[in-house]
Amino acid sequence: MTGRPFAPDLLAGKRILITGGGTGLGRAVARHLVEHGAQVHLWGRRPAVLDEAAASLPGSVHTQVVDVRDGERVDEAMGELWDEHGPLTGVLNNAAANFIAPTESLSPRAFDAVSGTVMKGSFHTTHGAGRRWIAARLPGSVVSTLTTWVWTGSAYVVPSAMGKAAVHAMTMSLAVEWARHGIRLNAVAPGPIPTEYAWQMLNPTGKSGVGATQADQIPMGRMGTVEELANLTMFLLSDACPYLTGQTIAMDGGQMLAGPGTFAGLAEMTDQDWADARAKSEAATAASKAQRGGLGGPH
Ligand SMILES: CCCCCCC/C=C/C(=O)SCCNC(=O)CCNC(=O)[C@H](O)C(C)(C)COP(=O)(O)OP(=O)(O)OC[C@H]1O[C@@H](n2cnc3c(N)ncnc32)[C@H](O)[C@@H]1OP(=O)(O)O
Ligand SMILES: NC(=O)C1=CN([C@@H]2O[C@H](COP(=O)(O)OP(=O)(O)OC[C@H]3O[C@@H](n4cnc5c(N)ncnc54)[C@H](OP(=O)(O)O)[C@@H]3O)[C@@H](O)[C@H]2O)C=CC1
Repeated sequence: MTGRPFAPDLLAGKRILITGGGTGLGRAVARHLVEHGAQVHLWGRRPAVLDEAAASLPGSVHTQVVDVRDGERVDEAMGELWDEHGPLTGVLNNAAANFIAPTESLSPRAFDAVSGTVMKGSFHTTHGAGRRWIAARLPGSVVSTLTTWVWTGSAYVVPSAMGKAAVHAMTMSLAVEWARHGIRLNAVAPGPIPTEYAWQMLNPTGKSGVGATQADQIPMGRMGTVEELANLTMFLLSDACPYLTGQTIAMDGGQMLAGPGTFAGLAEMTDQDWADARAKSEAATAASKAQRGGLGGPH
């Protein structure tokens, strides 16, 4: 359905780091980057998962075991990558942790595990690449994978929503601060795209399947696809639009805008339902007009 809108050499000459690239969306996007000519580096905490992902990808893929919450390890790994392979051209802040839970039940460690992975991890990685780009007078592109909760918040995933909102703030702030160095920062905010680990965390039981992970209330009537996310991410990491910076782009089939406080649910109305509704409201208008004594109506 989505097709392949970009030339196969769109990312030739690019060297791109994907945090959390061993599974799910990161791994799937890595495949598209490689297939468009990029050299790709994957970070994560599980060596076997990273090795398996790298072996499954068709091109040049390197891995490093890195916990992105550990700022010193991030800087060390960034230095190794730079020394052994050369400068990055782009970073995809994709690593995340999350689970649904009543907020009052969270321990301090639970809050840190989720918010720290998202907020500190994205900062350490962006900082490690950014300070090297500035020192070497090289341009760079940072893309962070966020969620629409940066605008709406979300009940029951508060540490994730807080962490993602912080990275949204980082994106806007550093887009300004580092523009003069040729460094761009943008973000994507996908709607639901089912992946194995995320669905274990966000929809683990029969009773946890509500709006966020369901397709039925999305105006387009379906979940997003990896191909759609990959195409948007590749566009942002490419040289297609160097003037674009500081933006978080929602890609959710209209989900966020169709909240329960809107009339989005009227999409279920039939022609007869609409005729009935019109007849009712026109009757109310006629009753109102009868009481106006000739006043009102268009002039
Ligand atoms: C509108 C759009 C719809 C979809 C939007 C989706 C947006 C975002 C989605 C995602 O980000 S999904 C990503 C899912 N992937 C992951 O979470 C991968 C990484 N996850 C993990 O490593 C673990 O699952 C972890 C639990 C999150 C963290 O593991 P870690 O080893 O770092 O910590 P632990 O020591 O195991 O736990 C720390 C702390 O947290 C408590 N805890 C763990 N699970 C729960 C839970 N389900 N509920 C409450 N608390 C939990 C655990 O007990 C520890 O606390 P203490 O007991 O030590 O105080
Ligand atoms: N799936 C969806 O519907 C949506 C997902 N997103 C976002 O997309 C991204 C990918 O999610 P998805 O692929 O679904 O989920 P996954 O759980 O498959 O991916 C998360 C990745 O992050 C890695 N990771 C977690 N903690 C750390 C850490 N401390 N250091 C390094 N790596 C870490 C994990 O590997 P390991 O555990 O081995 O370290 C894993 O590979 C996330 O940012 C998520 O918030 C946004 C909107 C919707």
